[in-house]
Parts: sequence; structure tokens; C-alpha cells
Amino acid sequence: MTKPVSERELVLAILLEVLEKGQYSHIVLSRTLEKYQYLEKKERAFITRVTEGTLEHLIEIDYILDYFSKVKVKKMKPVIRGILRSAVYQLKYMDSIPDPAVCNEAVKLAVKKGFANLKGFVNGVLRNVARNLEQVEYPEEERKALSVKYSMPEWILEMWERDMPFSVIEKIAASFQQEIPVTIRCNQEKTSPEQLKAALEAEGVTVEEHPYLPSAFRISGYDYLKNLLCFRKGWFVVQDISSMLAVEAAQVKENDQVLDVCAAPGGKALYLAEKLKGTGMVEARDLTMYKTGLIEENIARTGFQNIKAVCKDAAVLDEETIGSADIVLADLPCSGLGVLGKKTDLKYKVSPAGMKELVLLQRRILHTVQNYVKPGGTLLYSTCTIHKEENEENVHWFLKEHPAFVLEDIRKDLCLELQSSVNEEGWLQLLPGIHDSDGFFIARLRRRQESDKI
Ligand SMILES: C[S@@+](CC[C@H](N)C(=O)[O-])C[C@H]1O[C@@H](n2cnc3c(N)ncnc32)[C@H](O)[C@@H]1O
Repeated sequence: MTKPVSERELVLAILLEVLEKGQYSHIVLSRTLEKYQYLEKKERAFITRVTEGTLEHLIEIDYILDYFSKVKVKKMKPVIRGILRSAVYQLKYMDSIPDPAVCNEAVKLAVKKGFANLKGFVNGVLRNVARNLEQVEYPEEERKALSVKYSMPEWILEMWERDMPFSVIEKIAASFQQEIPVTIRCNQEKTSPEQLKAALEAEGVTVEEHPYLPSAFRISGYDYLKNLLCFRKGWFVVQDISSMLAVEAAQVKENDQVLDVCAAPGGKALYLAEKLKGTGMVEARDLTMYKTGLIEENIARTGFQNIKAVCKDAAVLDEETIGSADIVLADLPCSGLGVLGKKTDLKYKVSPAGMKELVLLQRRILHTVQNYVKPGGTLLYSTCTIHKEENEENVHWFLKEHPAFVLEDIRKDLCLELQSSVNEEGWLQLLPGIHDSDGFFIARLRRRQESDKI
């Protein structure tokens, strides 16, 4: 019996939503998998792999298609473009599927979608690709070659070239295509790192200690993370090491009043609560009820009492909060160029104009939330991007606008291995492929108090 919807048809539908209508892949993919829960595990894995793989390698795939097809990718009908793109991904990256099967399935899908008149074209292009894939001549010019090899838009590479040597950029681009192990942080309110490691191993999970922090591990070899007993008991949270380091740099002390102004889903806020050891309070704010709901879910699972979620816009001054916080964490919305390996389609969606707008939003939020920092208190600024304007240039702008603050050196809050990466001004820019983490920026600013000599 033929299935009402095949897995390739679902892949096509997701690609059309993402590439033709600008939707985010992780949202469309998880919505699709939820809707078609009756599909077998193997079919669901196929949908995930082909969707993510096609998006990950899109620039390279389009280069290959343009190499073999008379009609260029940009001129193709969206449905045909989607079918060919996912088929080229399978031909190049999935040895387990025989080439004739990839071609036949693509032709069948084109017919099913009402393009019987183009079945010869689909068949011809794909058979040509399958036969001659090894003969493709890749561009010689350095930036173009890198762009095709790692499917990284040229304008992003050009932007990075202004700040970094090409060898570093290549490592960053390559790292986004490598498998990223899941990093977790032990919830030390509930268990110790040693106990967590042993319990996870007893559940069949492979656990590796992270070199940057003793409470962090990299885990693999499990089926569904949320089914792990240790997860359900709230013994760990999933969090990149860079986010943990931002919290380390905040230097939280018992009894501190902490305000996380952009907190959802709450990873850093929960770590701050843990560091308070049952004292003080963390107010974890975010813009919408949906987002604060995510924080609340995580608070419930991990069981902390000294943290609450509040729905508030960080860009609007909250008079009642002025001068009340020992620590304000401003982990702000950003272009996300440090996490392109985790958000496969983001690299095609960011734009220079969008990034300029983000810089303005970041400055508006920083300008607003600095009001909440007590004299002597800390404003911890972080982003998950590798974009100078959003990071160090924002810090320079902030210090000029707010001379009541000084930039502090965070070296002492980091492991030996990372200390040499701290810039002479005191901030840290983590780079994927260079450091063992996401791309991330951390700067600690402190409001002067009267006893400070200016
Ligand atoms: C980088 S994420 C925060 C991640 C979080 N700190 C964590 O560690 O789990 C940025 C957050 O800022 C929120 N956001 C964006 N604009 C905001 C605004 N004007 N006010 C408050 N939150 C905002 C987004 O909803 C998003 O959850």
C-alpha cells in the first residue's frame, strides 16, 4: 500500500517552508515530526537528516546543481528546486541510498506534485550529478572556495576577514559542519558531578569530562535525552560550556539579588540560582508569556526556590527595579553567528541590515538595564555571536556613554587554558573550532561606587 505522505514529500514541504517562505527549520521540523508521530523511527531519522543536511550544505548543493543543469537553481520552480536540492544531498552525503533509488524517488515526487512535464529534466540532471559528482571543479578563489566547501555565505566570510586571519576563519567554518556533542551541567543542588557521571553511565550514556569546568560533561550514546532518568530528576541541564563560563564570570555571591533581563529558556538564570546556594534571588525576565513559561518549566524540573520568572520588556525602563540588583545579566538577543552549527539555516537568514538593527536593540537594552545595577554591582554582557559590532564595539560604546562603569578582567574566573584567550581589555571572545565551545562573547562591567578612586 502506498503511504499517504512519503518521507521525501515531508522533506520537500519543510524545505519549501524554510527556503521559500523564511520559516525557521527547527520549528518547522519539530512541528512536522510531532504531526507525523506515527512514522517509524527510521523514517523520522531520514526526515531530520535530509532536511538538516540539505540546509547545512545548501551553497555547495546549489553550486553542484548549477554545474550540471542548464536551468540555474535560481530560475527553477520552487518545488523542482526543493526536490533537486534534497536529492543532491542524498547523492553526495548518504552512501546508504543507491543512486538510482534517489533519482527514481525524485522523479516520482515531481510527478506527484504536478510536474510530470519536468520528469525528464529532474531525471537528466540527477543522473548527470550521480555519474559525474567526482568531476566537479570547485572555485579557485580562496573566499569563494571556502564559501562553497562549507556552505558559508561569502559576505559573512568577508566580514570575518576584517578581524581574523583566513586560517582561523576556515577552522570556524569547518567546526560548524562537525558533529557537536551535547554539553550538560550538573545541578549541584541535587547531586555531585561524580554521582551524576556514575548515574549516567549506569543508564548506558557515554560521559566525558569537559576540560573547562569540573561540573560540565559531554554526553553521547543515548537515544532520547528527555527519557533519561537523570534528566527527569533534574540532575543536569543541557547547556553549552560558554553559557556556564558567562555565569562563572558574573562572580555571584551568596545573598546577591540577581536580575537576568533576557533569560529564556533559563539556562544561565538557573546556574546563577544554583550558585546562590539557596540564598538571594534570581529574577528571570523575558519578553513574552510563552518565553517565561519555558523558564517556569525549567524551574519546576530543577526544583530551585530562589528564582522566579517574570514577563517584562528589557528595553523599557522599570522604575521599581532601579538600583536594586547586585548582578544584572544581559545575555542579549544577537545575530547568533557563534552557533551556526546548531541553527543550520540561520546563516542564510542573517543580513547586514538585520545585524545593524540588533546592535541598536542591544544598545537600547544595555542603556536601560544599567539603571538596575547597584553601586559596586555587576553588569555582565554576553552574546552568542562572533560579530565585533555586537560585542567589543558595544562594550566601547557602553563605556563611553556610561562612565560610571568600568570593564573588569575576567581572566581569574576562567581555567588556565582559556586565560590567554582573554583580550588585554579583559573580555573574552570564544571561537568555535578554536575553543572547545560555541562562539560566545563575555564582558564584565562594574558600576563604580564612592569608595572607588576615579
Ligand atoms: C540569547 S537568548 C537568552 C538565553 C538565556 N539567557 C539562557 O541562558 O537560557 C535571548 C533572549 O532574549 C529575549 N528577548 C528578546 N528581546 C527582548 C526584550 N526586549 N526584552 C526581554 N527579553 C527579550 C528572547 O526572547 C530570548 O529568549
